[in-house]
Amino acid sequence: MDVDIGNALETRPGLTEETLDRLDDRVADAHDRIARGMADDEFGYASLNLPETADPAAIRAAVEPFGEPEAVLTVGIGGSALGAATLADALESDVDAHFLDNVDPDAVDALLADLSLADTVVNVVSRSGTTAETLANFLVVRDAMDDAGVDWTERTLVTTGEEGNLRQLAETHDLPALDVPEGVPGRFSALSTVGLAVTALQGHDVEAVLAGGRDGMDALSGSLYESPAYAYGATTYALAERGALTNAFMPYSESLETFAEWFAQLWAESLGKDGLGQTPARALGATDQHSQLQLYRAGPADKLVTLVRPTERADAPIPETDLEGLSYLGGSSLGDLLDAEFAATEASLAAADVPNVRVEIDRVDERALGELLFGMEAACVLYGELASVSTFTQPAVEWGKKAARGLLGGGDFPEAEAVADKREFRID
Ligand SMILES: O=P(O)(O)OC[C@H]1O[C@](O)(CO)[C@@H](O)[C@@H]1O
Repeated sequence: MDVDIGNALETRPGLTEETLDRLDDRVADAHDRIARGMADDEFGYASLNLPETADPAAIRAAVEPFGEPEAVLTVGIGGSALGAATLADALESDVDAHFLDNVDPDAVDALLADLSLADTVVNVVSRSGTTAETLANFLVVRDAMDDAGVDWTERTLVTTGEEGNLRQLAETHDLPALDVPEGVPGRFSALSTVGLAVTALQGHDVEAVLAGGRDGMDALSGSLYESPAYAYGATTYALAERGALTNAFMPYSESLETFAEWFAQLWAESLGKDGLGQTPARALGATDQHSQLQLYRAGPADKLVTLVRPTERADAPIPETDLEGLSYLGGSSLGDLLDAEFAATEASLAAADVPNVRVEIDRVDERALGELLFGMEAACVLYGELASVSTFTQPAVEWGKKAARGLLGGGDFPEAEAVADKREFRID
């Protein structure tokens, strides 16, 4: 993973090389703190040990009984789905990967109607084992398997913590079960059983993903000038300090679109604390040049744009044409056009003094994805150290969970009563 921060200097907001030099002293201290946390396997910091502590053999052994399914359906939400989805959507496989990470009845019905449940592995993932959306979806899927005459206990893999409903279910029905890694928040668990069971079921090289994560570990150092991940974390932090409160995260590769969704949870749930944080805005190049770029370039000077791309990819020729004014496209290729659009967007942002950072990987393969996932996790941990926030907790999400549970009669929660107090001001 390479990071180019040249277009974050002398922009609005922007940094100077002197700023980076001063910041590098703080990066050194932050790295020492991170290194101590990793060495002691401390809660949260243990996430950055996963490339070495994850056990690919255990993952392969857990999925081996399922053979080569037609499809794998993951029932999970947030970090319990997005890491696996990032890898599944970025890599080709003959095994279809589907994800139920919402409780939209239409979407659930449509997906179940499409699936041959007898040929599908249901991969239920929940660290707590109590997340309402995940458990509700699992009960619906299990019912659909019963209706299809499928023995759900033969087609279900569970990944969960030591306690909770899912663990009880696995023990009661003797289901194949993987443990979620100790001390690792869900959004940091892509390089573990949570993210890699689907990768293994799809026949991808789990070891290569972890090798990429180790490449990222090896690239960590006490200086942002020697570590792409820390360069990204320090630059985004310093830009936020200077007013860049939105980070438009814009991969120029359809295969990395879900990666942007994974990044959004990582960045928002880790750094959105104490009135601080940087809003991740998911975008896709070149598509969003025709929608959001107007705002990025000519809206408030309160954002940075992260441009992500693989430097090698498949290509597709553009046929010659005699269409008036379009001959320049003929004989070129879609890849050439995408590269030109990337360079043009980067330059157009620079010309408008909008800070932008380029993140590049060689190609979208297991090893590069492992390094990219690790790199953004390390960048996030560094940003959290510099911002002095509690990177690994997410207390703000609990209020809504209690309110929803109370509304459904799942307990007496004052949060549910507060829902009834909504101020009405309807315009019909
Ligand atoms: O894996 P679990 O416990 O089902 O949690 C799913 C997601 O919900 C959250 O806890 C937020 O509610 C995320 O941090 C987590 O990734």
